[in-house]
Amino acid sequence: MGKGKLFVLSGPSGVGKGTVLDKLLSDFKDVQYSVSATTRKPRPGEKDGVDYFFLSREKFFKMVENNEFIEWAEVHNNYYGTPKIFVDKCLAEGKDVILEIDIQGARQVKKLYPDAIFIFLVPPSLNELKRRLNHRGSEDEKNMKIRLNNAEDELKEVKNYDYKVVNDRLDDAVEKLKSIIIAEKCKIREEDCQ
Ligand SMILES: Nc1nc2c(ncn2[C@@H]2O[C@H](COP(=O)(O)OP(=O)(O)O)[C@@H](O)[C@H]2O)c(=O)[nH]1
Ligand SMILES: Nc1ncnc2c1ncn2[C@@H]1O[C@H](COP(=O)(O)OP(=O)(O)O)[C@@H](O)[C@H]1O
Repeated sequence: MGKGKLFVLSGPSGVGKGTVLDKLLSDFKDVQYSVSATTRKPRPGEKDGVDYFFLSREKFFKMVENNEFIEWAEVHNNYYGTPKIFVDKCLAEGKDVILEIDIQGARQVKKLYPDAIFIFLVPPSLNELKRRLNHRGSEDEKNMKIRLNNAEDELKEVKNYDYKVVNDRLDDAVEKLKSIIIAEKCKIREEDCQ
């Protein structure tokens, strides 16, 4: 049994990462989604252990101290981290894993897992990004500003990723993401060459 593949999805707030991933994961039951820990408060409808592990700052930093994260970062004034145990167990069992993390986290993952595949989701335009964030209605004015201000810098990071997917029509974006995963899984591995 080979090792599983690690996929990393990033993109600015409101681009549709969660929406695209929901669709992808309902079709690709074999890809495991890594639930992150965060100090952000849950939005209406978000469930602890499903969308995130919602932690106090104290608990979050206890995990940091105990070296329980693959990576962690401060994003939009909250802390987020990827628990190590789930990812490493899945990969060792030959299962593929997808992380939805920010650009700082992706940089850390690249150092630890150089074979990971990095995918960046971009909006068709900044105006459309603004419209989607507004439409989601999850953020107050202050948090909207923080997210939109960060978006321009985040978009510059696309150069450090392997793939760029424009989330214009949702179904197209999901198809592209699926195609990337399928193609990556068909790549010749070292073990095929013996
Ligand atoms: N570094 C890091 N970033 C994360 C993690 N989980 C989520 N994020 C990122 O944190 C940012 C904010 O996520 P969230 O609060 O759900 O807001 P949204 O992007 O507006 O839906 C996004 O860029 C996520 O990709 C994690 O475990 N590590
Ligand atoms: N391709 C798309 N076309 C139009 N609206 C979209 C598309 N993808 C996502 N959305 C909407 O944009 C908003 C933000 O999507 P979300 O998945 O929460 O983004 P993110 O996880 O990147 O912050 C949601 O209201 C979602 O329904």
